[in-house]
Amino acid sequence: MSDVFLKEQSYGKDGVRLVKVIRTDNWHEIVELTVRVLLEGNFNAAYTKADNSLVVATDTMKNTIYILAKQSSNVQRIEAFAVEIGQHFISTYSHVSKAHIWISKYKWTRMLVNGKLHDHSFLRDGEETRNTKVIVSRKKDVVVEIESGLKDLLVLKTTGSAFYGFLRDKYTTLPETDDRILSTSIDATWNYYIPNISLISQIPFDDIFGSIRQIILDTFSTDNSASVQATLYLMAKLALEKFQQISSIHFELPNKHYFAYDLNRFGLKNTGKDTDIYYPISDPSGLITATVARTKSKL
Ligand SMILES: O=c1[nH]c(=O)c2[nH]c(=O)[nH]c2[nH]1
Repeated sequence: MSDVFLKEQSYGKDGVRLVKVIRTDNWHEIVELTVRVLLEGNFNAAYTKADNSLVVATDTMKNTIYILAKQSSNVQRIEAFAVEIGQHFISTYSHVSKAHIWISKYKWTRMLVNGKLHDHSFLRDGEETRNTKVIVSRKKDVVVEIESGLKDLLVLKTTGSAFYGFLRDKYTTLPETDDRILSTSIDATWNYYIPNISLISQIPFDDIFGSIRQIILDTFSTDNSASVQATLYLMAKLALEKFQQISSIHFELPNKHYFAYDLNRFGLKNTGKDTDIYYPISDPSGLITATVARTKSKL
């Protein structure tokens, strides 16, 4: 008797790239997304008995995403669009118990031409993406979990960052500094508190995204940073205090090092207040992470 069993499974389509152009006369909007869908449910037989009879082809899932994009007025609000996709799979196939939907949205910023916003031309100003991960589950009722965030928001400031007072031992060589370049590529995700699925249409996902992004930028630039850790916590605290709709926020912040180049060897001063020539180090970087939540979490 074999003691091997299928512990868990999910499958779906990854990397579904989709563009929607929304036209109001000559004024066009563009939305570019990448979507991933994974389904969980009664698919065990496909793995253990080579029985495909309940398998929804991943090609069908891909077609479904394009069809829903055509019909939906929510493609720009990626959280709402992901919920629509998840609900479709749950309601169409009774053997699907859970749909996981990830959506990334790319930056297409409207061009400014002759001082005016152009009606149909856009530019990619940065690799930052806006992302969501939605899980729609069939329980007693349908339950929706939503996590949203941003990724690869690259920022740098040339002062207003220190790092001193850290533990020193025989392995420590890093000098203390009261003024350094601080740079990081911001990766933030937050969880929405959704007591009832009917409330989803009332959550202002776009405004919350925009405001949290602005809190992150404001805090990064204005905080007199004692460390990446302290600045991270401040960003998270301000976001949670402003939006009761979110129950926790997670950050991953690489500390992208910029070291003063040693020009003393050439008789040039490049230390302390005279530092102006740096060399950026691509690897290794520090990596500072944290999840900040409420003590009275409703989740
Ligand atoms: O903000 C920082 N946090 C650290 O934990 C750390 N460690 C280090 O070498 N430099 C820094 N900077």
